[in-house]
Amino acid sequence: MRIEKKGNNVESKNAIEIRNLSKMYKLYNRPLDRLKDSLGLSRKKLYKEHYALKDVSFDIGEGECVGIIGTNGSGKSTILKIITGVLAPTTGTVTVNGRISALLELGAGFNPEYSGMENIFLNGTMLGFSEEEINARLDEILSFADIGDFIHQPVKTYSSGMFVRLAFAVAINIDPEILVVDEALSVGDVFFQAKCYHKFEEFKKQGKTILFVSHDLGSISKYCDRVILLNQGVMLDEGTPKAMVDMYKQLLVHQDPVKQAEGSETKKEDWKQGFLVNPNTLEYGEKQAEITDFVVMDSKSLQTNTIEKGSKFQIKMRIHFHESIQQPIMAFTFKNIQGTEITGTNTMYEGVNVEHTDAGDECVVVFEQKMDMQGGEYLLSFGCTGYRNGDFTVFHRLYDACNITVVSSKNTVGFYDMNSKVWIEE
Ligand SMILES: Nc1ncnc2c1ncn2[C@@H]1O[C@H](COP(=O)(O)OP(=O)(O)OP(=O)(O)O)[C@@H](O)[C@H]1O
Repeated sequence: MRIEKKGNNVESKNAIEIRNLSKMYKLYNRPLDRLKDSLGLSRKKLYKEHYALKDVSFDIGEGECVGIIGTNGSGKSTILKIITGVLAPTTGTVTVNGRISALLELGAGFNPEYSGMENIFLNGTMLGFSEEEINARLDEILSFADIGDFIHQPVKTYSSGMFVRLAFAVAINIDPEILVVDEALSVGDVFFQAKCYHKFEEFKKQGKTILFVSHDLGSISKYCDRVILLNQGVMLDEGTPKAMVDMYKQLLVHQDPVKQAEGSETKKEDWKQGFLVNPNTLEYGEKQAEITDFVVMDSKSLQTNTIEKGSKFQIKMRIHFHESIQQPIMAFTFKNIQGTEITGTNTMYEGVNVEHTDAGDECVVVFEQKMDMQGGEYLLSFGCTGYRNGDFTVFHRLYDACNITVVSSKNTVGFYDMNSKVWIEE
């Protein structure tokens, strides 16, 4: 994406200047209201104003690498889209000094019917390069994409990985002065990611300006000179990566709807109210034993949907037995958002046996463990099963009952962290 260079501003040391930027969306209750409003048929205000960004101002100096972090929906992508000209602001101004390359919607300008090679030229021309200029960069693009003879096939035949590699190779090799990246480095396989980060470091060394949005706090801490923290469209603060990442973690932990006193004892019936529960939980079972409540608590015994990697936390479930049951088994599992079961356990595996319950009994099962899953989003499910007249029976299962965000400043490869201790021996 090429943005108009604003004069040859030799004195300015800012690559990007953002002043009082706001983006407001009109939210209508009914499509008809939108139509009425656009035709000016109503004197009443038919919409609710929703600010994706509210009066945000900051500068990005030439050669700086700046990160933007914030909770989901805090306005990070909106800012990048306005800077790159994809979206118009409601009020405020953006000044960009330099050729910008945006790794936002990778491959958005690709024509699926054209071959990879034709798309390189199409894209390069759209970015304002002559055929000679594209030719001069061709080797670099082809070797970065590394998709072999597929380069001559129509891109509609590419796997999503190949598509992203080519799009990334084009975007990163057009010699941008300012690079705007939105999570794009988390695509592709791990070797390709490593190559992208290497390129990223090269850019930094060459003194190019980088604006970088990521949920990966490890990369933010590693690469950024400065970090901007957004929350619900408002710029909360800016500062060193460490200070901002710490503030962000606090923000995540305290975003729960109910304020709780530290160490306060959770009362019966209180749990689910202070905790974000999936309204579309899939439930089944014969309910001779029923999971009546559940909660996750962090290391300070506060109810939360956010756990810091490496910290201790508890999962609690309350079971009401409507019948006399022999040796019920209580369980939990974590799935990632692609639906793969990552881990889980139950009272039987852990050697905690409830021998016998009578109708009307109630118990609370507490699972305490350390969070070793990678930073990201997960879904937590609960179950109570056992044997009834000799048959295995599902008494009650709650699938995807709540989401858990794991916040991490360091991720390793794959699903979990082996907590390696690493040293170098001479
Ligand atoms: N077209 C739209 N209409 C209405 N609201 C929108 C639209 N696009 C974005 N929003 C809202 O604007 C806010 C900011 O969205 P944005 O995508 O910039 O957040 P984000 O910080 O990038 O989130 P994430 O981390 O989940 O990608 C959100 O509340 C979102 O719901």
